Amino acid sequence: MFITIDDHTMEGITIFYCLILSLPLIFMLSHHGRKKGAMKLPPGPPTLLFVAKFVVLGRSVFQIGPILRGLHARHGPIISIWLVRTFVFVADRRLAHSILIKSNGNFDDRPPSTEMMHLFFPHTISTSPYGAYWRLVRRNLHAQALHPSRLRLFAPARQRACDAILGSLRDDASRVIAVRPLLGRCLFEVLVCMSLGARLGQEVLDELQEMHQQIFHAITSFPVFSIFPALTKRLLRKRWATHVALNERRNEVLLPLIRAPRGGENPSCYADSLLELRVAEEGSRPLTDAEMVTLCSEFMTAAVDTTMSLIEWIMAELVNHPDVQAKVYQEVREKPELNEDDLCGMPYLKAVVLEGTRLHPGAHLIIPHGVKNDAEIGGYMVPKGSEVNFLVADFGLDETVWTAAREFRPERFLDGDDLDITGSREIKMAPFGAGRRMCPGYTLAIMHAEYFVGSLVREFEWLPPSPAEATVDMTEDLASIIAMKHPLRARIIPRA
Ligand code: HEM
Repeated sequence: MFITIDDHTMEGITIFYCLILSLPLIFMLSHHGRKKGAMKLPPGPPTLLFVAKFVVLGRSVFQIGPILRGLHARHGPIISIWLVRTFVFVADRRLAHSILIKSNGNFDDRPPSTEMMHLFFPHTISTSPYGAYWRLVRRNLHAQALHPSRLRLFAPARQRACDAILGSLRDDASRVIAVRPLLGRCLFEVLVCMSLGARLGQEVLDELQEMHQQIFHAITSFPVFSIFPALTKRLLRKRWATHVALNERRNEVLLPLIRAPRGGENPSCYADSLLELRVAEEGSRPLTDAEMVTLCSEFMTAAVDTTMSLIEWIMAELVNHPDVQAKVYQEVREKPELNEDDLCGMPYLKAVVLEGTRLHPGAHLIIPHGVKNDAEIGGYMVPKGSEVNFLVADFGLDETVWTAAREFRPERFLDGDDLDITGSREIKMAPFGAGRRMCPGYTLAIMHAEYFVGSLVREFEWLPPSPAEATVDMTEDLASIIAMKHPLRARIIPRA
């Protein structure tokens, strides 16, 4: 008789045995690591206790947020855990400001990538170490694809996508709808167009979207292949082979699209800028195929789910706060047709979007930062090579800065001083990070959120799904980015 073990169970067994096998090693190394305690590392729990808690309580790296909150409550705003290297966690916005803004680049590196990131995103902006290549590709994204003049050229693509959503919703008007799949598809189409220039056929778009969803899932699930990679890749060889095949297929599909002749009516796109880029420090070489594929892929992966989730949260808040929704409608109805130039004259809509980013940042932690040289943070020593993480989700909930911090009150962004979202003066919230590594796409994300939220409210009134479900369930799903656990369902009524 054969017993078949599914892949999920096999993963569980593999993690369990890898941890059992590594216990003596963790104990030995953590003991060695804590010896650096003479240098006064930030306080923290014993490594074994932390590992056990992490494995018992959650298997997604994103579920670490609640575990960390408990540890900060016990040990203070800066803690460290030793797991082969020192992991530092910062929960205080002032400390974060001194690290991210005032430390002159010492914390702007990235720690080594997980196996999965190394497979799918080896040459991207987000994974590159602080240095010449990172500067080059980041500056290119900023000055080319995300330059306001370039963004404007893609207004027709945005309008097409928006018309498509509104059209589908009109067909379903007065029924209960789920907006997430429509939003995901329309943002994906816009980002593909900005990235690759041309309008692609539905079949190619379907395949690209499916692949990007699978990649997103792979990089945000438990990093099992980072535990003894040589062993786990053998034990879970079918799973690893699936990832390798997915990566190869992505390269096969994307590369010809990047290299395809464009021109004519199509505005110059991100791929065009990558084809023209030269790495001066390496004899002015052009980018390799692998670099171009992963950079284009990063553009789509970084922008779609994060922005979609933000818009969905904001729409959910508007269903729960009809008074706020009415004020947004008041503002957007003034215009015969909403376009991007109108957005700068809509302070209330902007306030709604900012309040959405404050209450619903994409993740508990931003991407980890690496430390180039030994440094002191908050009176503790943080050794070179450590990984520093910031609990940004809590910065926007600090009651010393935000009155009734857990309530959705967009007015707070109308009354006070202008918020400096880059955090260069002071970090009050940091949904996009801060400093040199801050999200380069934040203006695009905010513009998309304003444009789509404004358009959705202009066309429809958004109501709870039924009298029995009078408010939307705002529970967070911690499986990857902080998305709504139960995707928004709402009843929509066309505006007269
Ligand atoms: C609501 C939407 C978004 C959120 C919440 C978000 C959030 C973030 C955060 C927290 C970081 C890490 C910052 C750090 O390490 O200090 C980041 C990095 C990054 N984001 Fe975004 N992002 C969003 C949209 C976008 C968009 C639209 C793009 C591009 C089109 C983008 C591209 C990137 C890139 C390339 C990085 C890496 C930056 C670096 O390492 O230098 N993001 N994002």
